[in-house]
Amino acid sequence: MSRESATRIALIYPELLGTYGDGGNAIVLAQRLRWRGLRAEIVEVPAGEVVPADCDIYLLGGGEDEPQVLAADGMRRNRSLTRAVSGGAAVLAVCAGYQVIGASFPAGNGRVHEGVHLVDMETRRSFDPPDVPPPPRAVGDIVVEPDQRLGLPTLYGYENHGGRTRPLPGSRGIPLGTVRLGVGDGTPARTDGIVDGKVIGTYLHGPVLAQNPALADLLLTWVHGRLAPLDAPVEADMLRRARARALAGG
Ligand SMILES: NC(=O)CC[C@H](N)C(=O)O
Repeated sequence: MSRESATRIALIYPELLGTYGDGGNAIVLAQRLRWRGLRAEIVEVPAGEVVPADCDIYLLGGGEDEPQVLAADGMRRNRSLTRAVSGGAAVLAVCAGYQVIGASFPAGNGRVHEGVHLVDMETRRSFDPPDVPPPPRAVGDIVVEPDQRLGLPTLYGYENHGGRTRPLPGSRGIPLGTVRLGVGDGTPARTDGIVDGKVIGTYLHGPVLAQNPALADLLLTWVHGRLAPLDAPVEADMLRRARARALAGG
């Protein structure tokens, strides 16, 4: 990407994948570039339109079971997201978006629906035997300790999902982190999310990039190379500390 051209941030199908406010992730990425004197453009991709293949970062948010089926079908119809990722674009997919970029996920009618196959993950209501009652919906605060290789501080957010997500055998990528509070993927490994190349999937709403600016900067460096550090407003630091204390019960 040339330094002069604007970084293009695609917000995919906000009508279908916009229930939980994750569209804010686009605003955070754009603003963190602009604060550094760099140009950014948010490209909203309405449902039913072809996903452009020439964006730098693609964002998918949370949504309800039926809309996420439509979103998966739309993205599978034209393979531009897959092509963009092969060409070096980054992806942040949250909750329904995380489920959709995997191999398969539960549709609203109890059936299993095919995903976009960007990451080797599968989602079900439960991975327990059929005679075990399905687990309750995961709703509430979530705290994740990121994999050390990512060099990120503790991640904060909230979750609201019925799906449980696990890697396929022999899958690529690493978990985004280990769940300290909340459910995340909801598997015995107590992980949340996936990082595979420049693709991140996670159950964290927030918007996650507003609550965790270091994660925003990780995505931006993937497409931009080194970036000048930004001084966070003091209020942002104070809020993060207050949140950490509250969630630690202290
Ligand atoms: N918050 C969400 O995106 C929900 C995802 C999905 N519909 C579920 O309930 O598991």
